[in-house]
Amino acid sequence: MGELIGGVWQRSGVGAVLSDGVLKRPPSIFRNWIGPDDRGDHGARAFGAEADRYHLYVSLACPWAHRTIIMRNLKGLAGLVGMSVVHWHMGDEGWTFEPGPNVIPDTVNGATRLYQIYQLADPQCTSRVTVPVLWDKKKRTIVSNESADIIRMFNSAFDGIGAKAGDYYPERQRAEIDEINSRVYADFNNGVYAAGFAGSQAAYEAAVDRVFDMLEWLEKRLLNRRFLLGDNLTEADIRLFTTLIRFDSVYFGHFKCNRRQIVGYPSLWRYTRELYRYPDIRPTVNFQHIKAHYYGSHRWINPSGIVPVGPDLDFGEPADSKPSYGER
Ligand SMILES: N[C@@H](CCC(=O)N[C@@H](CS)C(=O)NCC(=O)O)C(=O)O
Repeated sequence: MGELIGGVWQRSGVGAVLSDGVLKRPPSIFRNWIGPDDRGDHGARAFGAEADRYHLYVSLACPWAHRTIIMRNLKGLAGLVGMSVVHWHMGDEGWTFEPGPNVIPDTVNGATRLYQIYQLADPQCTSRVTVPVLWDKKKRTIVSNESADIIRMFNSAFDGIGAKAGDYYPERQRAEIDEINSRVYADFNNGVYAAGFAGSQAAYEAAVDRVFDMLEWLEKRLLNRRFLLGDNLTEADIRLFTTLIRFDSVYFGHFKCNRRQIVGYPSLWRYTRELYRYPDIRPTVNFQHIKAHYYGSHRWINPSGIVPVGPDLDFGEPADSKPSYGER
């Protein structure tokens, strides 16, 4: 791991994101917004929606970046917004473009390390170097390194220039989506990291309690709803899915969230498989990058770097069938 301090890359350990043993995520520092044009109401944050102007840097391992890849597919933006994929291993140099299966090199800026993109945007940058990053080829800067914002932009900013129809943040459901997002973020998306990165037994146990309370709540909610908000897929589902799909393979073992597996919750398991089977979602899930990243990069948690073989899960089976194992 490492970070940029005053534009210079420095190696740092997990202690850099812990305070009294509790995970503290620094806020994302690039928070601009893409609107219909470079002028108008958008003021200083003005970035116009144009084909082939923006480029997305992602990791296939990362649940936050995964949201943006899914939204890019759902909105049919592959022809409008380019994409590079980092190597799964995040070591002393942070994310890199070392060659490997399903790595897509940076043909826009020719970077070999992701921190170089942050340096291009701000030579004095002080920040963690995280994925996803949305880059503007015209202004040669970072529009945003916050996945929650990037999926909102993808949802509507390109609608006038050829994006696929579909609104995953409908006006009438915004308050409910926002409320679910903030609960799911605190106790689940970030909750599994709070458990896995915890620097004390107490911080770990508190995080695990919250994770499983949240899973109980979600299980009940999905008992009589197809999606979190009812019949329509929204960004709340996409944000939940990217943590659910990693849970049994990584968070259960590596992050020690091991009370139960998702496969043991009938509604959550049905729901996870239903989302997985979307033609726009399934190709975005890469278990090789996911497992190799977590087990290989977090050596303070898994010193040998050995990547477990299992679990054998079949996400492709029809969503209405019974769990294949582990039902309690
Ligand atoms: N708030 C950010 C968080 C992104 C994030 O933490 N990404 C992780 C990968 S899963 C990362 O790149 N971490 C590198 C680091 O912290 O050094 C977002 O949602 O976009």
